[in-house]
Amino acid sequence: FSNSYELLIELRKKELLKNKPKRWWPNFGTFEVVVGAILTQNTKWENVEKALTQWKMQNGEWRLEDIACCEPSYLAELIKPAGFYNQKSKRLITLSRNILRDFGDFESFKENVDREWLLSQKGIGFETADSILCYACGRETMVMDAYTKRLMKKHGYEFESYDEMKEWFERGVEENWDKLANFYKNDLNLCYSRYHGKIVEFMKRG
Ligand SMILES: Cn1cnc2c(N)nc[n+](C)c21
Repeated sequence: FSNSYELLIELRKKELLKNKPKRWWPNFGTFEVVVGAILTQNTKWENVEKALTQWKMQNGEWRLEDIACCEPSYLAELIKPAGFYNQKSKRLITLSRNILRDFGDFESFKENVDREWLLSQKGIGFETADSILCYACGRETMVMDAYTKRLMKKHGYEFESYDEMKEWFERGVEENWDKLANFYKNDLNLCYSRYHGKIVEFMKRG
């Protein structure tokens, strides 16, 4: 493939997202995605699901206001399966308090947060920031990760940086959007949400 449009066309033939949510990330558009994006750092997604479920069994849903005033050791205990649980507990509580301080509530955060604000939060790098922007906030931005890098390396592509690889993916889609728009109902977030999901599911197949 010579651009990311051609790579997407090849991945689409493999039915990688059969039985998956439409935008791939479970509970897309909710605060749970923000939590999952932090918890998935340095662990397998299967462990994240266990941690997310343990909180929900005790507390119903993941709510911003609950985490903002949560006892760190209580949260740490519930998210243990995700690993680095004391660090992740502290960071989730601090992040939640900063969201309330700077945006007032989760809906306003979804509308108004930007990548710069996210990157200024302790424990949030490019991949976590873009995961939150794409899958919690529904923005037209694509997530890059180790799976993406490995797939590209396998096909002879090496990039200087996270953002350079991101630009390659987004440019190929946008330059060919006329051929993709109908399929993705003119919804560029839907395209990017599914495209990243396909890459992860493809690389997990091995
Ligand atoms: C939502 N999500 C984030 N990272 C994931 C992964 N590695 N594997 C599967 N899923 C569904 C994931």
